[in-house]
Amino acid sequence: MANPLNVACFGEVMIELMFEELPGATEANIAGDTFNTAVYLRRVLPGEHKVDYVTALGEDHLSGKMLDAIEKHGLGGTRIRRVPAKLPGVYSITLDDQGERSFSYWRSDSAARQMFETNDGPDFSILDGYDVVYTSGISLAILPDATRLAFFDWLQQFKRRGGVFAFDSNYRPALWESRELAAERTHTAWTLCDIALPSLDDEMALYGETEKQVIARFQHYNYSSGAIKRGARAPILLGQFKPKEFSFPVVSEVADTTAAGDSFDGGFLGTFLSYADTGKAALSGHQLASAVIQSKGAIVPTPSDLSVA
Ligand SMILES: Nc1ncnc2c1ncn2[C@@H]1O[C@H](COP(=O)(O)OP(=O)(O)O)[C@@H](O)[C@H]1O
Ligand SMILES: O=C(O)C(=O)C[C@H](O)[C@H](O)COP(=O)(O)O
Repeated sequence: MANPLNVACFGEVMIELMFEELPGATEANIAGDTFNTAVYLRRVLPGEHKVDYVTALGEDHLSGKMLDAIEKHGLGGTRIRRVPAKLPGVYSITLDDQGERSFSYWRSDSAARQMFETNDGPDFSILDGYDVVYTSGISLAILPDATRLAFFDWLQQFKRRGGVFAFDSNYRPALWESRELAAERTHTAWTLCDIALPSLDDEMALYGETEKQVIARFQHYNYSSGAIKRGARAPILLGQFKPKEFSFPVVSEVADTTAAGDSFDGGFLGTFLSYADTGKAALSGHQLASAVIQSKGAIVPTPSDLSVA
């Protein structure tokens, strides 16, 4: 692989709302699955490597705040398209008694949906020149279906040129036309993927499979690395790795599981791209996710953010 690396994470960054009381105190943040992963990847990957966030934003005040956040987190934002007259999407988090999250969305006409659209059809040139491209099933879900298919064609050329594709299925039923189509498109992404970062729950829901069936299916794909995330239980390692005992401690006081999977992906990728060691990468992902679920919201502050505040 090239050194230093040029990594792109693409998808949708949104306004994240947490209602403590309604009416009453509301907290607004900037988050979104691939953005969260990019932020955590940036924290783990050594500084000589470049991490860009690729999306489309509007030209409004909130889009400007998002660009500021991208820069503040040390991410490159030069490939971000601006789409006049479109706005960023919004989602709210609802937590149950165990800290398990669910989402409501206002994003069906967001700027990010236009990320690759031109008058001449889908154009992926904003992804040219990267060594690693990371995205998710959420990012696929928000694209027109013709663009998803064109992306898979582009991906084959990218891989022929030596590009590495990392993927998390992050299944959100509300964003897809149907479960069948989500399953078909996600399957294509899994067959093109080099570093696979699925969550067990999402894969079970998407394919109607048991845990055993999901694990068996993932043994058939030909990954260089990856891990199946299983919440508090140890992840299942994928690809080639040295069999070694790792311990994955359980967090019992969970405040909010939002971005557990996203932060795991960021830690995993940052460590795997540095050391090419799947076990070490999974441990790094787990340590990061364990810290993230002990705070509310997707992006937890760094120790230096806390000292500034
Ligand atoms: N209670 C917990 N204790 C320790 N780690 C956890 C716990 N819940 C989640 N994690 C970590 O977060 C990762 C992602 O969680 P998971 O729920 O599987 O993903 P997702 O949020 O994508 O559904 C897990 O692989 C694990 O590393
Ligand atoms: O649904 C979306 O589009 C979002 O981006 C919302 C969340 O920030 C992430 O999806 C959290 O993902 P988990 O790591 O699975 O908790």
